[in-house]
Order: sequence, then structure tokens, then C-alpha cells
Amino acid sequence: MKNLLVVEALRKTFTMHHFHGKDIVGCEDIHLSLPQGRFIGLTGESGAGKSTILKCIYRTYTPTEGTVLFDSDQLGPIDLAKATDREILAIRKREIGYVSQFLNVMPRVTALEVVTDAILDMEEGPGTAKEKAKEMLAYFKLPSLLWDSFPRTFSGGEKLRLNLAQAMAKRPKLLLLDEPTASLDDASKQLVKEMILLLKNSGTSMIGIFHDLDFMETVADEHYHLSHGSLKKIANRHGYKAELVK
Ligand SMILES: Nc1ncnc2c1ncn2[C@@H]1O[C@H](COP(=O)(O)OP(=O)(O)OP(=O)(O)O)[C@@H](O)[C@H]1O
Repeated sequence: MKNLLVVEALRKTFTMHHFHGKDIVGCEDIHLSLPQGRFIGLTGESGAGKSTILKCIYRTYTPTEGTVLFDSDQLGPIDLAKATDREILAIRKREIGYVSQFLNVMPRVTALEVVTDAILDMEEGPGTAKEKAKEMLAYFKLPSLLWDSFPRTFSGGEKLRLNLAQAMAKRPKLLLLDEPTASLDDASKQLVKEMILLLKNSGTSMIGIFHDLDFMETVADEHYHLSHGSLKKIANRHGYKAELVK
């Protein structure tokens, strides 16, 4: 099966300028490959570097070392670690989605506009985009009273549901999910699960960080565990086996 994403020898360090230039290691020696249409579940102790890996792939963080090879429709095979900001923006707009509990939207843009704009990036017409955005917000049960409000004051669960609606409405090639069920009730978790499976069936590849292992097992094809600086592939759909991925 063709790989959509191959991460090799990824390392991210943060220099603490206010602390005598000391370096903090976010993640190091990370190797993983994601075949097209597959879902990798990522677990590990707090602070092990899970979010840092996703942020390096999305290029919120610029990797310190290593390669992040992505098979882009627009730009061909490209190393996201070294891509220009312009290339990253083009890829984020059309091909890679990112979901977390934290919202990163422009001030004074309503929830409905956030999702509509995301769909417009995929070059849908304005009328269709707005209708699709409403469908997604309704799907994730964001109360319609909030659709014309500014998301800054939303609760954690509301922000997460808006992020899910925004990222999933685009049906990206690659979706990065940082705790996509944190602070959601069981009914909302079920909606997230069904949408993940729907996107997976239509070809979206995903990497998701989970603390809820039961949920993860219902959606992930492979399970990687990050511990003491190494990433281990510990399970797949056809049975558990331990394998050091290096
Ligand atoms: N922007 C940053 N500046 C400095 N240090 C950072 C930054 N981002 C992450 N780190 C550090 O990198 C390490 C890995 O953090 P990361 O958030 O990736 O862990 P995690 O496995 O996702 O943890 P959790 O499960 O608690 O969310 C931590 O020691 C963290 O303090």
C-alpha cells in the first residue's frame, strides 16, 4: 500500500532563551509511516511528545532535524520539515486538517463563517458551502444559537466540536487529531467515531492522539506507543505484536 506520509528521524527541541539557552526535547528519533486510508493511534505518557509530533507534521513547529515526507496532490512529494510557509499554507488549505481542543481562529469571525470558509478553500460555491457548513455544525450538535456567535467564549467541548466540523467538512487527505474526544459526552463521541469511519471509508488517512484506548481501538488500524523517547508499534487490527519502529 502506498504511503501518504513517512516521518524519519524527527527531532524537535525548544531552546529556553530565558533559561541560559537550555534545550528541552519535545520529541526525538521518531520514525513512522502512514499508508493511504489508514489510521494510526498514538498513545504515551504525558509529556512524551505526542502533540509535538503532530505539530511538526502540521508545521505549527518547524522540526529541528529529520524529514516529514508528504505525498501532496498540489506539489507532489514534499518534505514538510523544509517546505516554505507558502507551500505549507497551500497544503493546509486543501490537504491537511488539524483538530485539537484549542481554537485558532480570527477574532470576530462567527462559528458558521469558520466552517463555511474552510469549505470555500476547497473551491465550493458560496451557497453550497454555507449549506454544508450548517449540516456539519448540526451534525456535531453545536447549538444553532451559537452559529452566529464568536467562538472565543465557547466551552472546551464546543470549541472541539467546531474544530471537528471545520476540519472534517473539508474531507482532507490527511487529518491530525489531538485528543478529538476530550471533554465530549458519550453521544458526541459516537458522532465523532461515525464521522471518522465515514472519512476513512472515503480515503482520508489519519493520525490521532488518544487517552481513551477503548475509543481508539474502534477506529485505529495501528497503535504506536511513545515511551522513554522511542516509538513502538504495539498493535494492529489483526492482533497485537510488539515491534520497535526504527
Ligand atoms: N512550545 C514549547 N516550548 C517549550 N517546550 C515545549 C513546547 N511544546 C512542547 N514542549 C515540551 O515538549 C515535551 C513534549 O510535549 P508534548 O505536548 O508534545 O507532550 P504530550 O505527549 O502531547 O503530552 P500530553 O499527553 O500531556 O498532552 C514536554 O516536555 C513539553 O513541555
